[in-house]
Amino acid sequence: MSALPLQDDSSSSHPASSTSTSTSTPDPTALTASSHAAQGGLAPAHAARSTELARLKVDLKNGLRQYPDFPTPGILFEDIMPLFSSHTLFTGLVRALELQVADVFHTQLGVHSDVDVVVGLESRGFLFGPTLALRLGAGFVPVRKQGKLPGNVETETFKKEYGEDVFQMQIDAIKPGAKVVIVDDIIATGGSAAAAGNLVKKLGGNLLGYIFIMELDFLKGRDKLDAPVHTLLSGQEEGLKS
Ligand SMILES: O=P(O)(O)OC[C@H]1O[C@H](OP(=O)(O)OP(=O)(O)O)[C@H](O)[C@@H]1O
Ligand SMILES: Nc1ncnc2[nH]cnc12
Repeated sequence: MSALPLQDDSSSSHPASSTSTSTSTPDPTALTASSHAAQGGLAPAHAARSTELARLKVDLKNGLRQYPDFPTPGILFEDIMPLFSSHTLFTGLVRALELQVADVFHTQLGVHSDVDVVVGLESRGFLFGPTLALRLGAGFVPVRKQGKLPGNVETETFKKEYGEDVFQMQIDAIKPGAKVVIVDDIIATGGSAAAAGNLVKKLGGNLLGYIFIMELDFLKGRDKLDAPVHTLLSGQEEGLKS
């Protein structure tokens, strides 16, 4: 990412020019739209949803803030908290995720989605995972950091963009064969997400795929994951330059 105009508080917003992109791979919404168009036009409901999702993505991207050298030097930190402090943005985020899930997993929109469980990663996956689960008619199951969950647990140790960590899930949290979507705010190195995916599989879940708000493209975290990966917003194409 090119040098960012920094504000006094050392945070900055994403440049407006980068608000309309979504993933490092082609936007599945756009692909679906163009293939329908090739067949003579979009179904009206589908076209309306594509337009709604595209508008929401712009608003959400504009709502993010960036902090250089946080939490350690060399990291450009993507702050998602403004998406929650604004009722409009929070509503838009949940709607965008709901639209994205229906589009990429070819499920019905809303509570008839057929998704059984949304798995959210501690901590930031807890901010929107339960709300999304309610919208999808699914349950919510947390992946927690070590030592927080009682009873029998499965454990995975992993490396992430700034350090090492340990995740756990309760072994009876997911019924074998349950359709699972893993959600988190950001995929950076992919270490956290890969560990969560391994836990879901150890529990016998049917992992449909991952949904992230943002991807730090340059870290190629999605290469570590062996289930479909979808992100609402594109993120950093390169790391912070000193
Ligand atoms: O792709 P990775 O390199 O694994 O990094 C991504 C993870 O890092 C952040 O969580 P963090 O562990 O900082 O904890 P938090 O959610 O509690 O702030 C973020 O919320 C992701 O879970
Ligand atoms: N650059 C980053 N910004 C915000 N959260 C992160 N988690 C891992 N890397 C991150």
